Amino acid sequence: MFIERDVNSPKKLGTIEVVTGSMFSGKTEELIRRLKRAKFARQKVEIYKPAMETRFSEDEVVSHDENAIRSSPVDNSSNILLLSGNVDVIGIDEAQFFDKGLIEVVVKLANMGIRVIIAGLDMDFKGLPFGPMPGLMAVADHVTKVHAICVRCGSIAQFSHRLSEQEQVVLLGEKEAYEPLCRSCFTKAIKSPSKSSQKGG
Ligand SMILES: Nc1ncnc2c1ncn2[C@@H]1O[C@H](COP(=O)(O)OP(=O)(O)O)[C@@H](O)[C@H]1O
Ligand SMILES: Cc1cn([C@H]2C[C@H](O)[C@@H](COP(=O)(O)O)O2)c(=O)[nH]c1=O
Ligand SMILES: [Zn+2]
Repeated sequence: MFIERDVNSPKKLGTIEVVTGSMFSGKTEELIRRLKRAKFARQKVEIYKPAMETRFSEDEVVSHDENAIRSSPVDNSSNILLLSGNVDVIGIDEAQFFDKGLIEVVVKLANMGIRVIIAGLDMDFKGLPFGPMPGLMAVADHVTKVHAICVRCGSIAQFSHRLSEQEQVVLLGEKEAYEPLCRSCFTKAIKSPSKSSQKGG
């Protein structure tokens, strides 16, 4: 579990924290947990998510277990910099959907003394690095990789397997569209001609 530094320390040090992993791995829950603790510490917290991510709510970050926290939708990474005056902590969810400018933005924010906590998918449905996530992990002070449970064999899952034949990288969806799989089940699934879920395989 991630433990914060002393928030009452006289030095206001900015940091970059990345929480990453597959779908259903608990990224959003961990982001919400850290942000709620910062609020308990009476810190000024702002949360952003990409405007195109409206699966559950337009103005909230919501986990698969319906844990929620208020957030502002933004169109691109430079808006985060413009909107973030006088805050202690910034949370960013679904960071994989932002432009690569997000890397420079979070470095600037951390250098201004802000704690930046980012959650996002490390890999797309093909198992390839997703958007700005590799760069964000490179500049981060702390990276936490969380795992789901493979729905086919019960092992630790790090892949988000797409259940349809659609090839575009960005395709919003939930359990009807993706399943978390371990390496062994993911490798079998992408080789198999049928893309539908084959439990126990
Ligand atoms: N196969 C699975 N493995 C782990 N958690 C799952 C799975 N399917 C559903 N969940 C639920 O998803 C929750 C995590 O949701 P969330 O934090 O929104 O994940 P993420 O943001 O990584 O997609 C878990 O606490 C659990 O209740
Ligand atoms: C793998 C993958 C996922 N997506 C979409 C599907 C969901 O809408 C989000 C991920 O949400 P979560 O909070 O991590 O569960 O991303 C996508 O567009 N493309 C992909 O390759
Ligand atoms: Zn498996």
